[in-house]
Amino acid sequence: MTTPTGSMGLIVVGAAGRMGQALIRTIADIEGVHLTGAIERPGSDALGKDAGELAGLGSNGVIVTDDALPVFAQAEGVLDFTAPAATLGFAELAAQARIVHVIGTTGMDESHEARLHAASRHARIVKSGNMSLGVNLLSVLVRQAAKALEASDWDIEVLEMHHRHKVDAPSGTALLLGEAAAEGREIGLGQHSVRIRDGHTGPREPGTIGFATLRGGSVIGEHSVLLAGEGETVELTHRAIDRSIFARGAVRAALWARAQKPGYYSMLDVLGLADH
Ligand SMILES: NC(=O)C1=CN([C@@H]2O[C@H](COP(=O)(O)OP(=O)(O)OC[C@H]3O[C@@H](n4cnc5c(N)ncnc54)[C@H](OP(=O)(O)O)[C@@H]3O)[C@@H](O)[C@H]2O)C=CC1
Ligand SMILES: O=C(O)C1=N[C@H](C(=O)O)C[C@H](O)C1
Repeated sequence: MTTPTGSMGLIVVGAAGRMGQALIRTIADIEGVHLTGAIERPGSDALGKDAGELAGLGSNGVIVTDDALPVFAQAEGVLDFTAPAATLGFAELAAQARIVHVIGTTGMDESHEARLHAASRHARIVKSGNMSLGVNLLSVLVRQAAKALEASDWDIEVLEMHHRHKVDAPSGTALLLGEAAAEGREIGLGQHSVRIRDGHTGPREPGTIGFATLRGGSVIGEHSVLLAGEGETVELTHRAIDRSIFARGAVRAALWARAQKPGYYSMLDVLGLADH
């Protein structure tokens, strides 16, 4: 198969995962990008298989490998929805290769973030807890609502539900929405969040942002931000119905980042929503 001139060559890491397969299908659907590599961890059953067949597309000639270095050297971008330790390794490789690194992996802590910022001196990193247009627009609305509704009268709670396989909580999206609410209130989320309630908790502390987590079945991702006042409640909700919304966002981020300088960007930058 010939590659159209100017098309961006992309690697999918975690190619056998739920998001890895959605990314391989989405890349095949979008003009201006093509798959140059598919990576899985050493020992994975997917090694040696055809990435297109793995994703249900039929053969595309890209064989899944655990040998990342030569694959990174031949690509312009990497789409990464894996796990925190894996993402740190891929960030170093993306920095060495001076390519775009789109990161959807969640569950990363402050020490991980520091290492990603170091890698972004050479790589163009776009990272978001949610790559969908809808959630990023929702975060702008949450920031506005939190700003408009007085903290003394309106309590904020973030509720999320995901499938039974999810390993981190609260979800990256719940934290992103909590950050948006905290920005609207001009407070730090770290000092004002309540992540667990159990037993005799006492009354709710004013000005805090609460999180509640549900897990079960095959739910792709549902998030609500509730603003609860005296006698009324406002609910802002997003429901993911198909993983392709995240994959399309990731490809859009890669194409956008291709034209940027090395640095650390968010999906709000990609979508032009950063200062709204
Ligand atoms: N930001 C966003 O918009 C979204 C983010 N996510 C996040 O993406 C991540 C992945 O989610 P999901 O696809 O459901 O998870 P999966 O477990 O289905 O996929 C992760 C894949 O990464 C592989 N992997 C792990 N370590 C390595 C490694 N060192 N090298 C190569 N591959 C590796 C896993 O292999 P193995 O199973 O063999 O360990 C697995 O195939 C999660 O953090 C999730 O929260 C998900 C959806 C949207
Ligand atoms: O693990 C998932 O599946 C998802 N993870 C992301 C998160 O942690 O918010 C995004 C999406 O909700 C699906």
